[in-house]
Amino acid sequence: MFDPKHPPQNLDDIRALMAELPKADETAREAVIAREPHLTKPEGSLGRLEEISLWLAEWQGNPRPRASRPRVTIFAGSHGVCDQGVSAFPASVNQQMVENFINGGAAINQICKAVDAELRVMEVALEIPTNDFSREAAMLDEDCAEAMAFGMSAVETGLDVFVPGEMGIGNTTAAAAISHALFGGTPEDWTGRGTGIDDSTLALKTRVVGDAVILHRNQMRDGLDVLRCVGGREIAAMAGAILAARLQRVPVVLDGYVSCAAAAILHHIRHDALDHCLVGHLSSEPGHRNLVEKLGKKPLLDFNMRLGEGSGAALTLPLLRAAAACHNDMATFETAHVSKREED
Ligand SMILES: O=C(O)c1ccc[n+]([C@@H]2O[C@H](COP(=O)([O-])O)[C@@H](O)[C@H]2O)c1
Ligand SMILES: Cc1cc2nc[nH]c2cc1C
Repeated sequence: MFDPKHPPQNLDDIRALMAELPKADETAREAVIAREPHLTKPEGSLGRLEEISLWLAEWQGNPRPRASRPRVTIFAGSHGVCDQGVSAFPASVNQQMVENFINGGAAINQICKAVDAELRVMEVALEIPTNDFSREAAMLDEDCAEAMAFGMSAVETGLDVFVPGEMGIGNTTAAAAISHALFGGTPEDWTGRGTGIDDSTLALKTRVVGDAVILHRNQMRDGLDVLRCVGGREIAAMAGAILAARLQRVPVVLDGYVSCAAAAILHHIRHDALDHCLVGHLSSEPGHRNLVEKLGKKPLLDFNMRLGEGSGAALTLPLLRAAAACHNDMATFETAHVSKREED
């Protein structure tokens, strides 16, 4: 059993937690399926809104789905692999953007205000970059577990929805290395321009991703080894938060490439580990399309965004609210005296 007072100390503790994941609540699921045909609309006419209300209800364990208390948490971390020159921006932007989040000046601040979501920022040892994974493992086992445990503390029972967001210059290199290590293919399949690198930097970044996966291949036996070797602390924190959400029955909306790479770690260990997650949007970082396909997910929005910060996922929160409101509050054919369809 997960006890927030006794956080995991090492990656084997996380492996043990993953052996006992709660399943969707059958009673809530059946109640939603039973109510849906009575609502004053042709069956199926609300399309994916119907999937969303069912998904919220079955993970919340409540026949009346809710999305009124969503939380977005941005995890910020620093990456040693930036020493290889893989990003268009300097690593100093991490701390500057954290201040911007706190002062309310970033895109995610405006989106959270617009969609009425709580926003939190958590620095994951931001002042200490991880090791450069082109040379050695990014983290030690206990460091990686500590970052995951920190991420787990971001989620508590009773939240309606959780959105893990991130800020970490260099983290699309980590996301590409994680994806390549987990799903194979070529480094080119997974490496993109991130914040906007030029052609020669893209060639270098692709080489860094390919070489890192070769360097660590004998150490990477499961997803958590991949996270430790080529991940980063904010990615570990997101993976921890996604796991904690599952253990506490909080539905999760995933964001772009980096958020989905964190989720992919869990998926690789158990294919059902992301059943409580939706993918909010399709990032324009090209590897994201491959990744969501491997996760068996269909993003809700395709808005050509590649910001991170949880921004694409946060934009979907009004859709979740609309789905819950329709399911909970629509009149039924019986109460509204609307005629049902003719019998076939
Ligand atoms: O989420 C995405 O799909 C995404 C795609 C490209 C860039 N980002 C953001 O940009 C930063 C990483 O880009 P880079 O080029 O420094 O690896 C990091 O702070 C991410 O939040 C995020
Ligand atoms: C300015 C800036 C803002 C970001 N937000 C998420 N990643 C980012 C990367 C940069 C460079």
